Amino acid sequence: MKDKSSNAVFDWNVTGASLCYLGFESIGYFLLTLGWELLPFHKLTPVGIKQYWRSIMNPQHDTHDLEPLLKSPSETVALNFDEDIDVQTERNRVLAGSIDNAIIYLRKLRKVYPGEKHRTKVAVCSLTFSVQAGECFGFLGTNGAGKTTTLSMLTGEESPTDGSAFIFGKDMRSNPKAARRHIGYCPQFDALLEFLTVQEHLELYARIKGVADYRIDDVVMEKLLEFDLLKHANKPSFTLSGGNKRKLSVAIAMIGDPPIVILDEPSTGMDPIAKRFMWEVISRLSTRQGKTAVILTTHSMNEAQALCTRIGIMVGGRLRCIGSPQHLKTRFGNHLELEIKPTEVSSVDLKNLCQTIQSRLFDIPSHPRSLLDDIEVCIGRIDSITSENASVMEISLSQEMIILIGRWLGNEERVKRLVSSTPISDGVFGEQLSEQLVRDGGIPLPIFSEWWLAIEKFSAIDSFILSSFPGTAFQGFNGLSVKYQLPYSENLSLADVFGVIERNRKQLGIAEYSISQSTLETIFNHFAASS
Ligand SMILES: Nc1ncnc2c1ncn2[C@@H]1O[C@H](COP(=O)(O)OP(=O)(O)OP(=O)(O)O)[C@@H](O)[C@H]1O
Repeated sequence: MKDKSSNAVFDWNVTGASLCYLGFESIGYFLLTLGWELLPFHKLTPVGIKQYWRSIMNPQHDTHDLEPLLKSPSETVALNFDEDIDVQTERNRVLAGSIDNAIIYLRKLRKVYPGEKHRTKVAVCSLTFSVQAGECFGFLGTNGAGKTTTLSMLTGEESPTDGSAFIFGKDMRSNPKAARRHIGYCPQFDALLEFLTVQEHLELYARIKGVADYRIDDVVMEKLLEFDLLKHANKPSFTLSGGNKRKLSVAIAMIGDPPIVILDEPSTGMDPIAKRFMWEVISRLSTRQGKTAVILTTHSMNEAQALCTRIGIMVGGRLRCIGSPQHLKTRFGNHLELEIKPTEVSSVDLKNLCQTIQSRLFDIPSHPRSLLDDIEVCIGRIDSITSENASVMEISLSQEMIILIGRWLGNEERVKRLVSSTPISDGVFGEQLSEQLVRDGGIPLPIFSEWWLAIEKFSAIDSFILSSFPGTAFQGFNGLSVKYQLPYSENLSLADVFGVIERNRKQLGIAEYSISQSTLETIFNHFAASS
């Protein structure tokens, strides 16, 4: 007979209660996840709540449908006060609706983040511009200028506090999904699934973007080849190097040939060859095919110069200038950049200087012992040392000898910097010599002589340039050449500079030189410094 006290498996007090609990819990968590995904929790910020409250109190003024207005009077004043004329023209053009070919346009786009201690952070301030088909728009700016925030609003990742972005005439705020369909986005940080291989990533995104089944293999292969990823096709993404992860992210953004490609610092971590590859792909997309609008943020001025047909520079959330690279250089470049590479130190000069120093070293009546002791230490086991048996290559100069030589050669100050405890950076190789002096206790005579002659050449060029072109600013050495900024004015044309340098080229020992307009980098630095 069955024992009445024994319970069946699904009885309430056996597993029934737990199963019911699990069932309710799974429904609860499912609804919570759904709510988290779909409800605008991101608007639960002080700014968002304030806006919502304002829209309830003043229903006529719904910022979603109406043209957003700047709320802060000080901001309006600031905008009108010093907004660049090109930025103003672009703003007026977009606001007036003269945006015939524009695929993307931003109208008074603004983003305010809640900051610490109830203060807010205006990340993007009333941004207005348009980007056309076939254009590669370079979005440059200092760190924290608001570039990524703007791109996030363009892709619908962030919602604007005010204003709106329009993609093919569709408002990102009211119809983000429809607008997003046209966009390929490569975010600043690779959003990859670590255990999917490169090929699987491309297949996954090809499916997500609606590439027809029969075309997926071709599209994946095309991207693998285009970005030189074929040899990594079967590697999981977490094993890829930073540069290859970046290539994959850019490849994903370009799958399905979207008419808008947004690339946030795409070349970060890529080697120069990979960069060239990617530049080729981007320029093919925008300028050559002429159908795609590319928005690109980068900190590389070379990249901006190579790819962008138009550039906007952002500082502190505001657009400070806009125009083609050439236009920006012409408008804001008030300098000429001069780069000079001196000829190498000649072997005859080197030999002569070594011999002069050597013969003087062995002809010092006042300090004979200590200096010769130094030479003995440096060249090893030679019983007695004379000027005949010490070869130039073997002589190593101690600190004391270097100071003495500097005095003989008429510039003690120069060598004092070499022997000082803080290594000098003189653009030649003084820093390495200082280190060698500390490490080995001496510097070989020929190396010292070469340094001396190289510095002599740089100094002669330096004093000539500074005296010939008043107002010139020294920009720095890069080891082989020296750079200057010459003031560009009506009194000093390119022809004048060429004339002066050509006439003195031989005498100064100039191997090569170049004179150019201000680079994008100088213009960028100018805006960055004024922030
Ligand atoms: N979620 C956030 N909450 C609060 N402040 C933020 C948030 N995201 C960005 N910011 C702030 O907004 C400003 C703009 O940031 P953004 O990331 O857009 O700059 P960026 O121009 O892309 O900089 P970078 O060149 O360094 O990538 C910064 O001051 C940043 O601190």
